[in-house]
Amino acid sequence: MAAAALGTKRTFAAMHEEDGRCHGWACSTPSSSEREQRASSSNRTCRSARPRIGADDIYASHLNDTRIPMPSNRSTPTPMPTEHPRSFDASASVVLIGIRGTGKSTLAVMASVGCQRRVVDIENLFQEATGFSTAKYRRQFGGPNHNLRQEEVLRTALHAHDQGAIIVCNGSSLERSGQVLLAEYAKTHPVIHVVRDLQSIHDHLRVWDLSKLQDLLALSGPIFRRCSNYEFYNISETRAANSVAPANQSTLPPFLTLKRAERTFLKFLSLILAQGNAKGNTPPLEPGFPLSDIRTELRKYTCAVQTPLSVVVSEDADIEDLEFGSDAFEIVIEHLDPAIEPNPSFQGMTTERAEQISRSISRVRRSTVVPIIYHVMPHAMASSGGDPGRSSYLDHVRHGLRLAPEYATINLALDENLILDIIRSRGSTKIIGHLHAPVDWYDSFWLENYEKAMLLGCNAVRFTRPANFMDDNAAIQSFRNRISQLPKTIPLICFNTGRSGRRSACFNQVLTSVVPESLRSAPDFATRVEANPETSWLTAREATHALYASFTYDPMQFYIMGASAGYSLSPAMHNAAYKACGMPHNFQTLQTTTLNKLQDLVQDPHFGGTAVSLPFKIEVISLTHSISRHARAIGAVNTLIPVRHLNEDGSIPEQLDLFHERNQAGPVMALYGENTDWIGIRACIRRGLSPANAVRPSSCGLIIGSGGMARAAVYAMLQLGVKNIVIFNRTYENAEKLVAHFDRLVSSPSNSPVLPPISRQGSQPVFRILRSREDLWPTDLKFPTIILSCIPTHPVGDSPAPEFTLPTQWIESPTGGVVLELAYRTLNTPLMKQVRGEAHRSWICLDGLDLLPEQGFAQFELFTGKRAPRRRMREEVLRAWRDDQGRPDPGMVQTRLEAIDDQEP
Ligand SMILES: O=C1C[C@@](O)(C(=O)O)C[C@@H](O)[C@@H]1O
Repeated sequence: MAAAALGTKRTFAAMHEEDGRCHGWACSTPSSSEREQRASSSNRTCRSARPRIGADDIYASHLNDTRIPMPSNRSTPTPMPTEHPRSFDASASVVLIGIRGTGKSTLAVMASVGCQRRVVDIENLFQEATGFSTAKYRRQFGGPNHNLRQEEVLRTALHAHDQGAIIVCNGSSLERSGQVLLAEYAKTHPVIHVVRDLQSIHDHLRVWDLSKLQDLLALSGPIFRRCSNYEFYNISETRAANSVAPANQSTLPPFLTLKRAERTFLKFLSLILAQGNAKGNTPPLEPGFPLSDIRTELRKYTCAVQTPLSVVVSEDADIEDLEFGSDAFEIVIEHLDPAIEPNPSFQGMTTERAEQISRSISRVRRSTVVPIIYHVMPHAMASSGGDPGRSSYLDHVRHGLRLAPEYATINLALDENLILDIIRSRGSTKIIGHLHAPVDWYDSFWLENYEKAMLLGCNAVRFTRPANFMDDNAAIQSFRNRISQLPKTIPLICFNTGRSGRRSACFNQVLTSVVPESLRSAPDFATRVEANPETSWLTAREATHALYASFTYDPMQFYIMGASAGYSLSPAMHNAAYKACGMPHNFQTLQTTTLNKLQDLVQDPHFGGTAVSLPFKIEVISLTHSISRHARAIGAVNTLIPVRHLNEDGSIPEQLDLFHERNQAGPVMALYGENTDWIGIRACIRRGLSPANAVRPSSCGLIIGSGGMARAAVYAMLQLGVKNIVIFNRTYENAEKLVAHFDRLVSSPSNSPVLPPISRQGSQPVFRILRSREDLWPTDLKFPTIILSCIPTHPVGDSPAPEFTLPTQWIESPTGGVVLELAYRTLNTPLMKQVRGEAHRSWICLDGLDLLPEQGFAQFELFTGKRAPRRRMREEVLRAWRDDQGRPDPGMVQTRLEAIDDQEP
């Protein structure tokens, strides 16, 4: 289904104007009576697409009437979980509600493109149905009539657009009857309350002063929360991700500013729409593939960095730095933390606290690819009946579930019914039953609680106890053994806390709690531990290091093999990553003209794997025992990993088992091949593609070249749903071979599982070949918006550098597009210069220095089974780059290093 927009108020082109602009009608701060006058005047002097007055003003007038002071620690009601089971049909329509200026319409357009859904704007439907804006209608016909009409429009729209839509509902649609309608709708549909920081809303609306707007938010927030089941904090993006912006270009394409917001929102949607195995029209996001394919709690020796809310909430918190080396990011809501609790005697869930939590989760989601664990510290009295601490605890947990974290903890000491209520309303969040108690590991208490957690439906348990002596570490092992002998188990996180508990924490296999390095070395660490004895003493790097120091893991040897591997930046990139993570591995270059050397490499028990470079990517397949479905579909391999344990029937184990045997030396029994080039290419295309060029059935892609990289490029396009792919190659016959390969792939039903639903729906992808640069662009195809140059940029053997540029008649796309030059040896190529010259027509260029880390992240994950330290790898690639004469380019490095902070994770 093509994405269509019903009553959308802005176009893509206007999306960027959301922020920071005076919209013309109310640039000053009028008094309430001035506002009324202005609204009732039929001759408004300032123009706007729609009047910016509505029920936000209804709330505001309420504020004016009653002058209710809105203290920021006012308790905010959280809906009872039984009202919101958060279980929906995969194509159930999604409603966005919130006051004006929170960015709902922009998010709706992003979601409509990402999920192939239509946008329905209630305000516009009202206008279509009545001929009046809501505000005008209210003035003309009075409040009661307006409310009746409003309810009617909302009711009809919710019913008519029950499936496949993104419904935008402004504050003005939310009179009491509208609230009831939405609360009812939320039982079967995601209803998302969109929130945003005060200043940005103020900048957008340009009405009232800040304190009045704050009061409005405090008043309207609880109302929106009551009739919604999810909440999305829309972080205002102020800077464009200029890493993909053409260098030396002063005006950046505005869409780049919204790239991160887009990714964060689509990730949020994919979480709330991912119910069971349903994969309806949810956004296709696979952050950090291939590891993201495997549930974190099933992987071995993973760690979760515990970061207090007070740290995450701080504006200058560097989330990527805090996350470093971890497999999950845990946000810890500490009770009565003076740094974030303005009134320590107040224990309820305040509006301010709710906002801090929502914003923190959005910030972490925006800057990392790892899952989020939401942990509310059980209050000392939280488990005892009737205690205000308990209701505050539950309010905090319920609020967390509204934000769709991947995991949330629940205090197993609570009453079973309360735990069950939380589990029933968890949506796609996995619940970790949590207990911290000073009870001996031999005590039946732990086993009983483990069984209780399992019976109640927890997805994992986390047991910790304060360790006083090293001996406690032996006791914990005996407990783990008892659990592993149970007929049915769920993942167990189990370790001793405190300084003496560190050893047991190192050998806990699932999501060991670690502390960010910056917190461990901070002067207040001791105070932190005193306030919260569950605070980990271990950093991710120490936990990793301990695994090698104890011979649980071994140092491994990695390579890059290729005819020109000598210039490769992969060794620098991977070695920097190992070092940063505390891994004793080594990555070295093997420049060779034959693949024979591979036989020697695999004799080494410490052989960890090899990157495969040109010209071996196709030939190497014959030396593998098994290759992934992606590598098979592409017909090329760029990553080999050793297999040390075969299944009983001699076959290669599943991916989870392959990951389990990483970092362990021993005889190599087989070789497994994967292709990570397509993952990197896909990531780069996504990064540079504007919403206006979002892939549609008519979108067209152009590929220059027909070697191994071109194959990966075609596959990346197919994965993104591109249905028209044109090849241009100097040697026509090679282009024909490439097309024959992919024609076979897309027409064979047995191959369909490798293609995503988006590629399988509708017509089959078609391939064309252009014979020469003089060829006109085929008239029945749109101009290409994705162009991938897969040819070398430097001289090869006797052939000079191709110095390729695009014929101007091929780059006529009215919305521009993205050009990716895959090679990185020569950077300022004629093609890159040409694309930069077209920047004013919205063309964006990326090069091999953008691509190398993207494919390298996946390679690092395959080699080590751990998440790649993305920023570190990106930085190292830039630092290590040299031109053909061995000269660095400090200017280029500096510009691009600065841009890394803005880059999507
Ligand atoms: O093509 C490339 C580039 C590369 O060969 C390099 O380091 O240059 C590394 C390979 O993994 C990748 O497939």
